Amino acid sequence: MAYTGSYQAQVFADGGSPFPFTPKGLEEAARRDLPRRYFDYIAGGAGRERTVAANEAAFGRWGMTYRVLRDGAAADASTTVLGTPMSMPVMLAPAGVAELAHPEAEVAAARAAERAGAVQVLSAVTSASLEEVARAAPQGRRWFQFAWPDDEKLARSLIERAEAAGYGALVVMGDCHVAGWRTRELSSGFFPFQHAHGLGNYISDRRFWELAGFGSAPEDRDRLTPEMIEAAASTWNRVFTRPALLPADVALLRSWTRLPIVVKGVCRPDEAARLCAAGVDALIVSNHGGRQLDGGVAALDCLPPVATAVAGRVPVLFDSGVRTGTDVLIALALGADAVMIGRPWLYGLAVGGQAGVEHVLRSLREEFTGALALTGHRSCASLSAADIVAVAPPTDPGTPGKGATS
Ligand SMILES: Cc1cc2nc3c(=O)[nH]c(=O)nc-3n(C[C@H](O)[C@H](O)[C@H](O)COP(=O)(O)O)c2cc1C
Ligand SMILES: O=C(O)C(=O)c1ccccc1
Repeated sequence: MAYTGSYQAQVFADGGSPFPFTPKGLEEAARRDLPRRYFDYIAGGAGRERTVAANEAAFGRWGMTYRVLRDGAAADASTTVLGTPMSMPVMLAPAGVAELAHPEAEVAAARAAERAGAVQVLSAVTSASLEEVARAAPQGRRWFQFAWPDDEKLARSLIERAEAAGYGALVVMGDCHVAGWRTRELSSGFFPFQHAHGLGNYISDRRFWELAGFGSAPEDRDRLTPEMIEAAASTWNRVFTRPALLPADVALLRSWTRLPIVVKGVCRPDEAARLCAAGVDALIVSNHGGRQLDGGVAALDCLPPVATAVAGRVPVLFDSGVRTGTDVLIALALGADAVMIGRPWLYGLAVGGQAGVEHVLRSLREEFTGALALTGHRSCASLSAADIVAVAPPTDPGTPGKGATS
């Protein structure tokens, strides 16, 4: 058994860890450490949060069998997606306003990801600008979330900045054409953007300041007056996203950038096929962690039909409900090339800043690598549906009928 150099070995040598090892323990520690309204913003979902619960429960309907008499030292979790190498098929999902979890927010997450060899997908709505994040972890690999602004010059400015700062792909936010019905936010009355949280990429943008009526972007963010902050928040509210984003826009985006285009939020096989035909470079099966549509099908149950429709034409990524290394293995066996985690890294950030996110990533890598070895694999590539067994029937996401496709 290979303990040397492992995270387990380090924890035992240290006589324990300040951070919890179970998903529930991590969530509870974050709940304890954060102001209630901040925790609720992060943990919450839409409506009665049935989809949030379904996302996690769906993994429990799959089991693995292990293979015996194998070389445990041979398992290697590393992989490459869209030309981006990663130490494991687990990425940090874009999550806005991480500053609610910890003041170092996405900068701490960038450093943790850099050290763990994981890819960070940076949200559009961060406290640090995309350039500051890139400078903070220069060896790290990251993609940029593209929340398509309702202003073409701002859209192109954000893309040019992401390209210049070395981001490796654009992840189009495809599932936020309306705000979700977030019951916890409504109950607490706390909406972070009203308090100018998460505007780092905007207040550093020349075009954004033109739109806000202030000429050019300020050199020094600390010198923003309260009036400027108010103007920024209301301008952001107006231009953050285009209400309509259509499949035909993929071609327009393609004409603006050389970066791979990834669409996040795909749940239906018919849409996946259409997006492949429209020329996207990868898809992310996701229901936004249950934050948008309550009662939506568990994201994991959408994965096999989407993977079948894509038929290997482009990589398929997955998020919503991934909590453990064995969850990662199940998602890969069901057709994902890699997964992303949302709340787990925010909880890690809440309880320990950079060290907390590192703990989450190292734990996932080690548990996943172990699961890879125990199921008899040396690498992610050989995982398939043959590695898992349905121990209860998945809910059926349905086969889309004629006329139900747009
Ligand atoms: C606090 C929070 C903020 C988020 N912000 C964004 C965002 O800015 N853009 C986006 O595409 N998804 C956002 N998401 C969704 C995540 O990218 C991801 O789809 C989701 O968290 C995955 O589910 P999980 O939390 O169960 O891992 C956010 C999620 C959370 C919890
Ligand atoms: O909180 C979210 O899930 C999210 O994606 C978001 C992003 C920007 C504005 C509002 C919500």
